Amino acid sequence: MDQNSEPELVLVFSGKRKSGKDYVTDLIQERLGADVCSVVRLSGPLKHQYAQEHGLDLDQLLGPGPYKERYRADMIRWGETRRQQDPGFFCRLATRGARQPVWVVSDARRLSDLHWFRSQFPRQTLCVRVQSSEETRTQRGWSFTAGVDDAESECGLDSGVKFDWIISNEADAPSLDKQLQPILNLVNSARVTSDQ
Ligand SMILES: Nc1ncnc2c1ncn2[C@@H]1O[C@H](COP(=O)(O)OP(=O)(O)O)[C@@H](O)[C@H]1O
Ligand SMILES: C[C@@](O)(CCOP(=O)(O)OP(=O)(O)O)CC(=O)O
Repeated sequence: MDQNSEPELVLVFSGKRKSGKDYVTDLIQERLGADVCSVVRLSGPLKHQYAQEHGLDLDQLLGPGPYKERYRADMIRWGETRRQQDPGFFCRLATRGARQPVWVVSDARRLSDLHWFRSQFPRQTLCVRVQSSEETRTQRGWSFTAGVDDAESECGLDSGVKFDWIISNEADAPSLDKQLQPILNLVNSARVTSDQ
């Protein structure tokens, strides 16, 4: 993709925290290769700016550990004020450097996130939900936090969205490779078609 062209495919992922959005989207990138697939994290520019303003450790905020949980509620509030002025603010910043033909957006949370991608890339955008039970998420370190798990950041896409695929990220579900096969097949066939 050159600087002025659009992505061939935009896969927009959502799911509750600890459902495995990062894990699944990293796996897709591994399967497709980093030259073909860019993982776009909407929370990336948010955490970057927030860490700078608050003197925090950006690497830890970006990682899966408990550090980011200490700041999550405040980061949500901080991000909301930006989004109120401009709902596409973080979507635009997060996609700015993406040059690969396939974008995998790892963390859509709000209808405004989906609207932004669908309005910018109506032909290319598909939506994927990652699902895990509360029991599994608890094993991964989740516990219910009021003001976070009952807020738009976690619940904004619970209803009103028709997902193109739903991935069950559970130990007793079919393997992720098997569940991701239709998505990887679609990427590969879309890429072959666009080459012709
Ligand atoms: N299928 C899986 N197998 C092994 N570990 C997983 C799997 N899915 C998620 N995890 C682990 O669970 C934790 C939470 O996953 P993560 O992708 O960070 O979730 P989310 O981005 O949705 O909050 C991480 O430590 C991750 O490595
Ligand atoms: C302030 C946030 O952007 C923090 C998001 O952090 P992560 O995307 O790392 O969260 P999970 O992967 O679901 O655990 C949430 C928001 O409402 O924008």
